Amino acid sequence: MALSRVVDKDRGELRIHENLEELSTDLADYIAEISETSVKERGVFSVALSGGSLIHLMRKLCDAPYNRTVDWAKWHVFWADERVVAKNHSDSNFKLAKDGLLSKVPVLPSHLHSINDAASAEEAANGHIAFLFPNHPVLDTTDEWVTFIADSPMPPPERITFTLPVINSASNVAVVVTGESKAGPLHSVIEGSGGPSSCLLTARMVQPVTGKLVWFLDKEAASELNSVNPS
Ligand SMILES: O=C(O)[C@H](O)[C@@H](O)[C@H](O)[C@H](O)COP(=O)(O)O
Repeated sequence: MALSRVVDKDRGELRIHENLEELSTDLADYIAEISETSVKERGVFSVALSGGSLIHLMRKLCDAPYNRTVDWAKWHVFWADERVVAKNHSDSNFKLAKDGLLSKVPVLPSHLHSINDAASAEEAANGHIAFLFPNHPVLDTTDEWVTFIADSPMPPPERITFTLPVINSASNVAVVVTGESKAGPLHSVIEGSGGPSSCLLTARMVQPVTGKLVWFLDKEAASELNSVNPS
């Protein structure tokens, strides 16, 4: 349960948590709930994961009650971003999710829509989403679901990513941001003026057309937000 909830008219719902433990519980509840709604409405739940700390923060889904209550056989898993490496490579976001979550719950192997690691980045992007780096031409891609880049500013250089229109077409977008080092950038993304330097903040471009945007924050990441820390 979040410490506080704020709804920002432009940026969606902000859920601020006392610590990572509480954030993980709220995140698991949220995912279980949207999974249930989606299965009821569409018969399937399609979810796109990123890498980084997200998978560890989703770990409670492997435990009771979610391991029994979530309809895992109806899940279809995609990657919003992936590094172009072998699926058993330590840099692979697929491996991260498989080891930390997907091997511990009964998701069907045929429902894991990972990249073809035998193909080039360009070929692999044709089958497969979010490495949206500032000022990169990939941000202008509007006619493809998935694209690739070969010049990531962070290693490894070759990555595959969902495009902005695909992300913004989702029914639900959850952004998970934790830790003090993210406080400044998060303040700019949520409360920045939208001036010339705002094009460096690609997270500001995540604006679901009709879907719901929820930010899962710990209090360290939220420490510079005026809306939740009034002076
Ligand atoms: O493959 C990657 O490089 C990751 O997917 C990356 O995009 C990650 O999601 C962010 O760097 C946030 O990572 P943290 O949650 O660890 O801050």
